[in-house]
Parts: sequence; C-alpha cells; structure tokens
Amino acid sequence: MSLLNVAVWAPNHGVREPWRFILYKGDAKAELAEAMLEALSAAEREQYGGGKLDYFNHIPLHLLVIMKEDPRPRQWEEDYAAVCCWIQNFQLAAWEEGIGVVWKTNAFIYDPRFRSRTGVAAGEKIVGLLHIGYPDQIPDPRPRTDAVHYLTVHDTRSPH
Ligand SMILES: Cc1cc2nc3c(=O)[nH]c(=O)nc-3n(C[C@H](O)[C@H](O)[C@H](O)COP(=O)(O)O)c2cc1C
Repeated sequence: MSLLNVAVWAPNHGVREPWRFILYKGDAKAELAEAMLEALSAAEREQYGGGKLDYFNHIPLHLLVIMKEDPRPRQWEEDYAAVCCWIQNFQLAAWEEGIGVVWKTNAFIYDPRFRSRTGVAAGEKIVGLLHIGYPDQIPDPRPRTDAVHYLTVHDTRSPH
C-alpha cells in the first residue's frame, strides 16, 4: 500500500487523481487468468492457455491500472499522462525496494470480455497490467541513445 501512496504524488492536472487500481493476489490471480483466457480465441486457448495460466500464477501480484476517461480531449490527455506518471513512480519506488514491475499492454486488456470479467466500466481505460514481484534474474539494461541526439538547443536569437 505504501508504494501505491508514493506513486500518487505523480503530477496530475487539477489533482483529478484520474486512477483506480485492482490488485490480484493469492487465489484471486486465477480470476484474472480466467478473464485473460476468455479474451483468447479457442485455438489460442488451446495453444497457449496452459502456459499463460502458469505464468499468471507464478507472478506474485498483478495490478490493473485504470483511468477514468474524461470526454474532453485535453483533460483525457492530461489524465492519461498523469496515470503514466503514476505507473513510473510506482515502478521506481518498487525498484528501490528490490521489487520488479513490468508494465504490460497485452491485446486482451482491450477486449470487451476481459474488461467485463474484471469489472472495468464503459468510460474507463486500462492503462496497464503491472506484473509485480522480486525478480529471479535481473536483465541487463537495454542501451539507450544519448539524449543529445534528440536535442535541439536554441541559445541565440535566430535572424528573421
Ligand atoms: C505504455 C507501455 C506499454 C508496455 N507494454 C509492454 C508489453 O505489453 N509487454 C512488454 O513486455 N513490455 C511492455 N512495456 C515495457 C517496455 O517494453 C519496456 O519498458 C521497454 O522495452 C524498455 O525496457 P526497459 O525499461 O526494461 O529498459 C510497456 C511499456 C510502456 C511504457
């Protein structure tokens, strides 16, 4: 809970706090896995279903991060940005405690069957499904391009 509360310091315009969360742990992880399976075709269920169930059960916690969708475009974007900031705050705060968080946007989070099974209402957007746990392995960081390549600096007035 304290990690959730660190993350709520994310900048959010108007302090609208446009988020809500559903945490799955213990036996309830099976509920989430069933919702995920429902969003697969019969063939996919046949091919990957078992593996996906094991995967969901192996991970200690799953957190669905949900945004209330404001019908006004500016507010919608601000709120989406705020929820993304919430997620990264959460990831960074968790990592300080040695807890790994993967942010997933699998196809099933957009599926009406998954949304309905997880109780996500019309007018709400799933921004991510976070898989949370102490990592068995820590992957090497993938290299990033030096930001200077993307930087334009203006330090004198350009002639008109
Ligand atoms: C909006 C968003 C959606 C993402 N969705 C997925 C996903 O569906 N599956 C996945 O493996 N990683 C997903 N990620 C994680 C990114 O792939 C990951 O952060 C990126 O590859 C960089 O890896 P690193 O941050 O571990 O260096 C997502 C990240 C963001 C910001």
